[in-house]
Amino acid sequence: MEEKKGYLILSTGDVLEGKWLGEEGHTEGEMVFNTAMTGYQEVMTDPSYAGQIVVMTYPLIGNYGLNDIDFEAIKPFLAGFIISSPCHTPEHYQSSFTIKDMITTYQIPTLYDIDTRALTRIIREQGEVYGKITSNPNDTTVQQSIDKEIVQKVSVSNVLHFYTKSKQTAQQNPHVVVMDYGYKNSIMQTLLELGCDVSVVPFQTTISQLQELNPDGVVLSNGPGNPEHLTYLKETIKQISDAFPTLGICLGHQLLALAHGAKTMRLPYGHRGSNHPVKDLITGKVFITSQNHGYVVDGESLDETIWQVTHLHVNDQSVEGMIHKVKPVMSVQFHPEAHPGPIDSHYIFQQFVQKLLKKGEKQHA
Ligand SMILES: NC(=O)CC[C@H](N)C(=O)O
Repeated sequence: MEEKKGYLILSTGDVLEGKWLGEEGHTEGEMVFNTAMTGYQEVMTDPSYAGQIVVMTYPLIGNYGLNDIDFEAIKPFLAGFIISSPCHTPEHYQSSFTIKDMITTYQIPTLYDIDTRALTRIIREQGEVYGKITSNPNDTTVQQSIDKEIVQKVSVSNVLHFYTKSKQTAQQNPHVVVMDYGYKNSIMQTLLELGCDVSVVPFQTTISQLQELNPDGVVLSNGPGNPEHLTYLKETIKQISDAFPTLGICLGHQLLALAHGAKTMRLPYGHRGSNHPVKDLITGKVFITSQNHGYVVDGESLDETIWQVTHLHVNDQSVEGMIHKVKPVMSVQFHPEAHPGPIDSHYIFQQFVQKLLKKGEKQHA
């Protein structure tokens, strides 16, 4: 058992003592908490957590192990990890390594033996909290800012191509380009399963470079940071959504709104977990969704003549989805690809792929 003491220093002035899981380290970042009871591997490898210290409210972490298949990115990008009780003896037929192996391999500064529920109350009450993980309890200055260039650090630098194994009948497989602001692997996998070929492109890909790839549709991916730090991408995103069927997911949804003149704002303490209820205003149904976001689109700022709000969060009525009234363009704040979390909102991908197939029929008619 590790016994070395480590400290979480918060911008609120609180200092929490824990123990190092794996090597001692040093890191700083925005404090966020995730309430999912399972899915720690997907959370740790979701690039949207880049630059953040993630607190898992659920106390037992690692009890069904980790494996090579549940990575959402090639490596974890989160700045640090705070848990209560790590499990060193996982049991699951697919488990191939432990939480401590993961932390050691990728050198993620991690403290355990922290009361993550008490810590979550601090974050909830204070809203915007920054933290530092260190071995020195007197090292109390905490940097209170978000990296404005975080997307550069997670986006691919070259175009990647993936080909579906489930062929569409009657017509060619739609080709979807994913604009990579920090995409989760399961977004790409879901598109492949629905019979799409997928290309993943760097986040600064221009409209003319995109046109060379001749996509049938474009996905604006999830990703880390404050969407307002990416306003220099607005013009390209506007051009993309004017030219192609488009689906925005999480950061992609926020960027789509910004590109069309709307505003985003910070939530008091974010939505991060696997049980967020969302109402589809078109069908009246409520879905349980997977979420990971700290910002939202300001519904009041959306141009009602062009956009229809399609989804609302049941708990705080924040905007969770929107659709263009004329063009085949839609976006959601939650994660229809799940991972972790329920797949209730998988239909969002189906609706998007239907739009691509319809476009194909028109072209071939
Ligand atoms: N998962 C995401 O795409 C997150 C979007 C954005 N970084 C936010 O926190 O709101």
